[in-house]
Amino acid sequence: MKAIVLIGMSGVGKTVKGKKLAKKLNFDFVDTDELIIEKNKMSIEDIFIRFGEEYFRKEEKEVFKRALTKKNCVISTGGGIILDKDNITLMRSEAVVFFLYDTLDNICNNLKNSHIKRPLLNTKGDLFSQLSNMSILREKLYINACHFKIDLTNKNDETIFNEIIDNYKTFNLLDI
Ligand SMILES: Nc1ncnc2c1ncn2[C@@H]1O[C@H](COP(=O)(O)OP(=O)(O)O)[C@@H](O)[C@H]1O
Ligand SMILES: O=C(O)C1=C[C@@H](OP(=O)(O)O)[C@@H](O)[C@H](O)C1
Ligand SMILES: [Mg+2]
Repeated sequence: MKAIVLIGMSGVGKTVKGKKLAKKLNFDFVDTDELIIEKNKMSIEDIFIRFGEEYFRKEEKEVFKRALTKKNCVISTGGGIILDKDNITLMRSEAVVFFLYDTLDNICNNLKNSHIKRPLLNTKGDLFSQLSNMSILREKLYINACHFKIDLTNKNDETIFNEIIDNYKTFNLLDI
């Protein structure tokens, strides 16, 4: 079966939830950030500092393309995956794409509890306005790239996963 791709804002829960979803489906799990870290033997933060965002985006595009050749797999992406048009075309043709949506308040709380450093977000600054600016630029891209938007607000993981799996099954039956 086609891969499941999770997209959405940084901090919405793509990595954590993707891992759990893969386990539930008995699918493989990959995360584009983790693939980049493995390939470069360096943290995302260090890659941004040493080589810059442009290099990171090139690496992201390459590992994502490779990941999309896999079947029966959940692929969690970095929040900026949709900044590249080719990535969007490819995910839509090769996989079933789920946009994980949550309120900016909930995303802020997630990020405050996360120990992972995100170079494009300064958790010591006004996180809400940084996220708000980012989501203004990205929201339409997530909407256009996805096959299904999943609203995470006030739902537990079990409910969220069932919603994803139901839509995934329908997609595979109809191949829409
Ligand atoms: N299902 C979950 N269980 C526990 N914590 C979660 C869950 N989903 C999100 N979180 C919280 O949100 C933070 C960000 O999640 P993460 O998966 O890293 O987001 P993303 O990959 O979208 O940037 C995590 O560090 C964790 O604190
Ligand atoms: O939003 C972004 O542009 C980014 C999100 C990060 O991944 P998460 O979405 O997992 O935080 C990571 O890829 C990098 O820091 C850039
Ligand atoms: Mg992540």
